[in-house]
Amino acid sequence: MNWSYLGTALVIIVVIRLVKAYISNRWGPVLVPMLEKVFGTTKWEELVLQHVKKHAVAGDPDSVMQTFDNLCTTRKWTLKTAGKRGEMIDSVICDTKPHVCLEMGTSCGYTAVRIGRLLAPGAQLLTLEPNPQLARVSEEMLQLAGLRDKVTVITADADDVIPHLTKKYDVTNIDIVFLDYWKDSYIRDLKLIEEHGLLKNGFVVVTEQKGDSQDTDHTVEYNTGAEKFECILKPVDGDDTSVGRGGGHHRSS
Ligand SMILES: C[S@@+](CC[C@H](N)C(=O)[O-])C[C@H]1O[C@@H](n2cnc3c(N)ncnc32)[C@H](O)[C@@H]1O
Repeated sequence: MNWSYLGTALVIIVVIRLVKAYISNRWGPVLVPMLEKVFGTTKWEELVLQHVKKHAVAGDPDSVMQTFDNLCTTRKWTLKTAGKRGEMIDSVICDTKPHVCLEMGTSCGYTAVRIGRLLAPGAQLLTLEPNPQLARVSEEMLQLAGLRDKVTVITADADDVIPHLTKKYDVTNIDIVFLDYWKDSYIRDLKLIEEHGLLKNGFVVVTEQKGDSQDTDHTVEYNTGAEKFECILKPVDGDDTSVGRGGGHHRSS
């Protein structure tokens, strides 16, 4: 056997692999969408999932979150629940030590992983997502993060599910409601939660997107519309995120 040929072949294989890994990590996020435009699309949620599956450490929620966040940063996709707002959500979960959380708006499951990783044994998060493709992706994301036993993805609109939370999901008291979907529905769905007696002494967390043109006065509407919630506004990145307590008196700071 000619050892110099074998050595050269091995070096070539290693170099090809390194170049491929470099291109896929460095340029993949830029090239893939361009190729999609030309040859047809892979949905963005599928890209996120495949990227996270490939690069995150299975069973490690922080690695899943970090990989997700890194991809969004590279692609310049907005992930409003990462960064300082994400830390604020973490602090609400850690301070409240919830037994039951309800998230409205799962998307690919970033916040579901974020909240799920902080839940104590026996605590649970129910997260609602009407888009079946996103719901499936978020389930896989949670599976990868090792959180399927703590987080249940429900494929439905919030207003369809809320009336059935007690009968179908055995929920009688929610400790934290996290609102991150279409703001026009917040007051309606919060009232529905109230009507069904599901938030006796719980917190409401709202991601504010005051930068969005039509939402400038949303916080005011939220405060006055749901008077029974104590509401504390926390400025995050020049935007406001609200944390409110059900059953208390309305307050703003
Ligand atoms: C801003 S994204 C959620 C992002 C997610 N919380 C995160 O940070 O990882 C909003 C999601 O709300 C979902 N949505 C829309 N209408 C809804 C409804 N009526 N009930 C629950 N979710 C809804 C959308 O399909 C979308 O995926």
